[in-house]
Order: sequence, then structure tokens, then C-alpha cells
Amino acid sequence: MISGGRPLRGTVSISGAKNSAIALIPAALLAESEVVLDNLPHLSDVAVYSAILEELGARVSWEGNHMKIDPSNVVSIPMPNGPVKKLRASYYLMGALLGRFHEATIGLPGGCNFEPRPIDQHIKGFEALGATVTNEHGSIHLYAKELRGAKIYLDVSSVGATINIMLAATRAKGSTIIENAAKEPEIIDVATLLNSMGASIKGAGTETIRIEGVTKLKGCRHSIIPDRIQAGTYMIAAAATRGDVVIDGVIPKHLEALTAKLIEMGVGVEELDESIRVTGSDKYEHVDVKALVYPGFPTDLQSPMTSLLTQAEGVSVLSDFVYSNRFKHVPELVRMGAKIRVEGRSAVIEGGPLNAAKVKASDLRAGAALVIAGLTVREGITEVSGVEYIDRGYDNLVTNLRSLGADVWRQVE
Ligand SMILES: CC(=O)N[C@H]1[C@@H](OP(=O)(O)OP(=O)(O)OC[C@H]2O[C@@H](n3ccc(=O)[nH]c3=O)[C@H](O)[C@@H]2O)O[C@H](CO)[C@@H](O)[C@@H]1O
Ligand SMILES: C=C(OP(=O)(O)O)C(=O)O
Repeated sequence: MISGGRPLRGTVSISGAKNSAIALIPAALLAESEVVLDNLPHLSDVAVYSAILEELGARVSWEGNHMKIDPSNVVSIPMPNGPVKKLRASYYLMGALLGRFHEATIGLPGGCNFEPRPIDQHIKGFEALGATVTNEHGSIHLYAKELRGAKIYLDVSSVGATINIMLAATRAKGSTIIENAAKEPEIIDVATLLNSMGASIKGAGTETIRIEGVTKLKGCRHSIIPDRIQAGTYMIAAAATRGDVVIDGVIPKHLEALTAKLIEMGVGVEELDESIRVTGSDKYEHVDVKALVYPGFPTDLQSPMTSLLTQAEGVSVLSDFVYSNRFKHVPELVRMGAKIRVEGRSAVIEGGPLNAAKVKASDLRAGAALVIAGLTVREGITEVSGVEYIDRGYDNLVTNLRSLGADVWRQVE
């Protein structure tokens, strides 16, 4: 529930990155001793992954922002249903278990299904490494007598496929080269963990990643990078409410595409060493935004950005070149009075005030977009349902927004 119209003011600290955490947790399965992850975010996806690891036989303890994973007793039991269906990143179990046990059966992933999200590039990579991959009643079965390095050219620079292939290839015989690899910061984070475990991965963060297989991986301690998408969401919320917020504990370089767009609109953005200050203004210019793979504008900030662009003067065009139809937030924003039409892979947004309404989040970032929209509304109460999606990716959203002066609360049913 949001009673909007208040500018956000103050400082918000950003937690570790969801998209790193939910790759690093399964990566720990490749080790033969304890892995400790620091700066772990409190998210439902992390809780689900922790339960999955326990089901596989790992000893997991999670206190505060630290998780200890002892994978020494893990076995590769089939996981066709249950928790694997609750999140997208359960696909990393395929690479991790294939790497360690040469066999795995994992149900097709769940998560935010705003459009069909194929995993053909993951499978192509596993097959190139020598695995036989079959789809058995909606579960993927992977088996390899031996994993051997290969050269793999990804048709699309997929984050998940790049990480999944890295996971399996760390335990393959010989060298693997991934070409057209995704370059997102979370890929560097996973490679850093794997290298600390004893892997040999070079080039993460570029389009060519080279992996020399090793026979053993050991435990280690690793601190997760800050969540650039959570950070970007608060930057957008600060601008949308015409507030003044310091977003602390971030890597400003990870947010450059957003920072540039905000400045183009007329938002004040000051980059400091590990924080960014966002200062709103009374008038914003319309801009065109293209969501692309990193270092382009992140698709995961496309929906929140749509809400901000309703506050700009004139007509903005926001196109998503990563997903062709990630627009489930649009009809809900229209219910709030937004003038938006979807044309192909673009949303055409005409600026104007929003009104309070009952709206429904049907995926994580759509949820964030609706909350931001609600924060801009000057009269009435906006009710956002489907908050379980928001819990997948935002650590303490309501508490953080309240500490910035927002009148937001969660209705307990
Ligand atoms: C858990 C996680 O890290 N999720 C992120 C990850 O998702 P995810 O890893 O699923 O996204 P990908 O980078 O794989 O997808 C990018 C594009 O490639 C296509 N594709 C992908 C794989 C494949 O085998 N075949 C294929 O065609 C997808 O449909 C999409 O159009 O990156 C996305 C793009 O930055 C983000 O929105 C998600 O937040
Ligand atoms: C789409 C997202 O996540 P996932 O890939 O985990 O569904 C997201 O974080 O915006």
C-alpha cells in the first residue's frame, strides 16, 4: 500500500546482487569443502536456493548476510519439481551438478515468466562439452561419461548460458572457450568465486572466456558484488519522486547506462567512490531508451524506467532489445492513468500525472515499476498486489522506502 506524493530523501544501502547470489550458491556445489558467501541479500530466491542445496545433502547455515555451504555430502538426486520451479536460476544446478557428478536431472526453471525464456544455448553448451541432454517429461536429464573442453559460440550472449557453461567447464578435461559470452558484472563475480575455489577462468567480463579444466575445487570465502538493479531502482525512485537520495555501497561504473539517461532527462546524478547521489528536479525531458546487454541499459530496469518516463514532458520511447515482450507492467500503469502504448518491442510513453489504483505485479520488475508509480501519486492509496514477486529481488524494500520518508506499508492478510 502506498500513499504517494512524498519526495524520497536520505541514504539507502544496497545489498548483494540477486543475480550473483543465485549463481554463486549452486557454484559452491562444485567445491569439496566449505564455501562462505558474504554480503548475501535477504531474498526469497536465496531462501529457495538454500533449501534446494539442503535437499541435495549440503549443510547450509545462513546468519545475517553470511551463508556457509558445506557441499561435501551432496549427491545428485533428481529434482524434477518442487523448489526448482520457483526460480529461474535453478538452471545453474545443471552446470554445477554436471561438472561435479557428470549427471543431473532438473525440472525446467520457473521464475518470472514475462515471456518464453528458452535455454537452448545452455543445452548447446553442455552438449559441446560431451553431455547427452534429453528432455524427460519436462525435466532435463544430463549425462556425460567424460566432460571435455570445447569451443562454444553462443547465438545470443546469454547470462545464464555463459555462467552455466563456465560451471560445467571448470571440471572438464582441457580448455573451453566461450565466444559471444555475456559481459554482465555478475559473470565476473561468479568467475572470481570459481577462481578462488581453484578454477582457471580468464576473460570473464569480455566476450571471450577461456576455462582450463581442473580436477578439484576447494572451499573459499567470497563477498558478493552490490546489486546494480536494486541500486538502479532506488535511483529511478528518487528521480520519480523528485527527491534527493544517496544510494550507498554500489559500484557506480555498473550503473553508467542508467546514470547517462537520467542526466539526459535532467536528473542530477553525482557519482562518488562507492555511492551515487540522485537529485530530482521539477521538469524532466523526454528521452529514448534502448535496453541492451551489458554495458547497455539493463532490461531489468526497463519496467521501473517506464514509470519514471511517465513523469517526463513529451513522448519517450523505451525499447527492449533483450526481451521482445517484457511489458506486463504497461496495462497496470495504464490503470493508473499512464498514457502508454506498446508497439512491437517498444513502449511509447506520453508524460502526465498518475492516479491511485489497485494494480497487480505479475513479475519482479513490474512490481518495482508499480511501486515507483505509486510513490509519484499525490492523492489516494495505490494498492500493489503480487508482492511475492518483489520479494524475489528486493531486500527490505518497504523498510528502505520508509526510511527515505515514503508512506508505504505491507498489509498482512
Ligand atoms: C537469474 C538471472 O541472472 N537472471 C537474469 C538473466 O536471465 P537469463 O540468464 O535467463 O537471461 P539471458 O541472458 O539468458 O537471456 C537473454 C536473451 O537471450 C535469450 N536466450 C537465452 C538463453 C537461451 O538459451 N536462448 C535464448 O534465446 C532470452 O530469451 C533473452 O531474449 O539475464 C537477463 C538479461 O540480462 C536478466 O533479465 C535476468 O534478470
Ligand atoms: C528477470 C529477473 O530475474 P529471473 O531471471 O531470476 O527471473 C530479474 O531479476 O529481473
